[in-house]
Amino acid sequence: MAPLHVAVIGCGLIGGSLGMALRMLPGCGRYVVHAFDREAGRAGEAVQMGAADVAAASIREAVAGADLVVAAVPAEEVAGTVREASSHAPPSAVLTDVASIKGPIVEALAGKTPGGQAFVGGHPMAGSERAGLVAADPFLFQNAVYVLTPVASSPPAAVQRVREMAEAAGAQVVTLSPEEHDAAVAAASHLPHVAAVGLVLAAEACARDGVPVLQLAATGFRDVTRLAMGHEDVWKPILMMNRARLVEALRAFRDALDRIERAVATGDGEAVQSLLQRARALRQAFRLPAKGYGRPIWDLVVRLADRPGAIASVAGALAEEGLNIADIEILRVREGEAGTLRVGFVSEAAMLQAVQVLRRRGLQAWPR
Ligand SMILES: NC(=O)c1ccc[n+]([C@@H]2O[C@H](COP(=O)([O-])OP(=O)(O)OC[C@H]3O[C@@H](n4cnc5c(N)ncnc54)[C@H](O)[C@@H]3O)[C@@H](O)[C@H]2O)c1
Ligand SMILES: O=C(O)C(=O)C[C@]1(C(=O)O)C=C[C@@H](O)C=C1
Repeated sequence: MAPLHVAVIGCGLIGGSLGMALRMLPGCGRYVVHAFDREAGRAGEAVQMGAADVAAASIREAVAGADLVVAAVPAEEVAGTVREASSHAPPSAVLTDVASIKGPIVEALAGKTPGGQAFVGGHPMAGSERAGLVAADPFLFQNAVYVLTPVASSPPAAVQRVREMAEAAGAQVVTLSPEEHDAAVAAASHLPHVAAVGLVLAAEACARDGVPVLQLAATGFRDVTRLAMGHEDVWKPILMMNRARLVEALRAFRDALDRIERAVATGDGEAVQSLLQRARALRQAFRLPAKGYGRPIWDLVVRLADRPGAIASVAGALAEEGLNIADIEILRVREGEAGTLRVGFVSEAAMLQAVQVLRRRGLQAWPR
């Protein structure tokens, strides 16, 4: 099969991860990645780190022979970057992006590129609070949902070319209209980001009043505020470009907080209980994918001795039974004594079988 030339503009977390995936994952030998970044030397670093085959000195150079152009730049830079790429790319190229907001970008570009090429909006639902090439990971998109937002005028062959790239990177493609996408990410991604920022600012205000917040901030605070470490250069344009939808989502959040506040302030224990119960049941019913997974994962936990080879013995026992580990995490370690490992499987049956396998080996294991 003839190689496909992909120009990745913007060699940060997402552009770098995509370049690595297309070059490194099995079955991806088809893609030749040409990289450009506006920071001098960054495209060269991308080549050194395995995220690109060729470093280009300009957008013009990067897209000269491109079959596919991916704008992996902050959302407010996408339209300008795509227009510049379009005016230098071959007429047969397909242009796409990875930005976290779609409506304004698709409206500006679909059917309106200067070179007449198709633009198909894209957004991988995978990322990190870390920015830059240093945080890039070839497995970032593995099993992640990758939204494409074609419009009526999008040629099916162009959509297919972007779909194949996303699937080659390991993702599962979901097609939505730009409006559906923006409404969904307002609640599922942009609001959680803003909520994390709000929690950190609230903790700072309490700390200023003399409350020893950070001394007691443990895994709970860490887990719900991780997103607040995301970079403002990436997040400011996302929030600004999805303003109306975000304001709606914030209103719903504020209503929920008001209900909780009223119940707490009036000492209405029954109302507090019912709100907590409802949220717990809803959250459990969501069965969200584990980080990096587009589908739910069934977890077990296993207690381990803190000694060399302890994890290998769990992995080995599972491998002998043909049980594939989909996700793994060390939850806690008491140095020199013991630790707890979380192991994820793609089906409940595999997880339950794994519990039995580990118990037969004398290990303490149970479904999580
Ligand atoms: N961070 C996430 O979790 C995440 C997840 C999915 C999608 N996205 C989207 O991916 C895009 C990139 O985000 P990121 O997290 O990779 O950011 P990043 O800061 O890690 O990387 C952005 C890169 O683009 C370069 N750049 C900026 N403007 C440029 C321009 N005009 N021309 C060429 N290069 C330029 C920067 O130098 C940087 O190397 C954004 O649109 C974002 O909304 C981010
Ligand atoms: O896991 C994270 O750190 C992310 O921020 C990833 C996340 C999200 O899940 O909301 C954030 C923004 C992107 O546009 C896509 C994915």
